[in-house]
Amino acid sequence: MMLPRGLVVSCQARADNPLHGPQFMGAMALAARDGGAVAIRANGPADIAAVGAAGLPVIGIHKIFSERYPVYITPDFAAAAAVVDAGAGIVALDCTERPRDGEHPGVLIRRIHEELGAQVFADISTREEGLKAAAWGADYVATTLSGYTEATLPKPDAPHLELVEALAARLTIPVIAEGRYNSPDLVRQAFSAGAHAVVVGTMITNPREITRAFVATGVPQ
Ligand SMILES: CC(=O)N[C@H](C=O)[C@@H](O)[C@H](O)[C@H](O)COP(=O)(O)O
Repeated sequence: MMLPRGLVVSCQARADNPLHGPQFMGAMALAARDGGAVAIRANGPADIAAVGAAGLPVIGIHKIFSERYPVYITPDFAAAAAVVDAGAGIVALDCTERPRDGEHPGVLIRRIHEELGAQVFADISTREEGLKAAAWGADYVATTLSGYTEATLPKPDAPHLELVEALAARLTIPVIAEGRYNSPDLVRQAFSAGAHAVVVGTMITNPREITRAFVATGVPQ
C-alpha cells in the first residue's frame, strides 16, 4: 500500500521526556488520527505497537545510539526486523553512507523488501543521498536528516524546502518533507515544493518544546 498524501504525525518522546512511553504515544496517535493525520511515525517496538491502535499506516523506526557510529535511525537489519515485528508496514532508516556497524543501506533496502515484505522510507540529508537511496530501491525519500549530518550542519531554523523541490523534480518515487516543519504555512510550502506528504513531530507531539517556543517569544516569567 502506498502512503497516502497528507500530513504524517511523528509521535516520539525520549526517556527524559515526561510523555515517554507507549501509553502516551498511543494516545498521541489517536489524537493525530482524529485531527486528520494520514499516517504515524513512531520509534521503538513498544511505541510502534501502541500507535497501531489508531489504525493508520505506521512508519516505524528503531533509534539505537552508539558511541562509535553516527548512524542511529534503524541502523541495521535486526532493528528493521524489530520494527516490522511490532506492526509497522513501512521501515524508515538512515540511508546516508556514513559509517555504521551494519550493512550498507542499499543491502538493507533489498533485505527489508525481500525478507520482511515491508516498504522502505529513506531518511537522507542531501540531494545526492536522496538520489542514491532511490536508485537502491527505496519506496520513499525523506529529508529527515537535513541539518543533522556533518554535510548539512549547522542546523538552520527553517526546514530545507529547496531539498524537497530538488528531489521532487528528479525522482518518480514520493518525496517526503520532514524536519522543522513547525507551522501550517511551512507544511503548505512543502506541498507546493512537490512533497507527497509532510511529517511533523515536535510542533504537534512535544508539549515541552511547544511550551519553550511560546516562552521564548518573551512572555513575562
Ligand atoms: C533527526 C532526527 O533524529 N529526527 C527524528 C526522526 O525520527 C525525530 O526526532 C524528529 O522529531 C522527526 O524527524 C520530525 O521532525 P520535527 O520534530 O522537526 O518535526
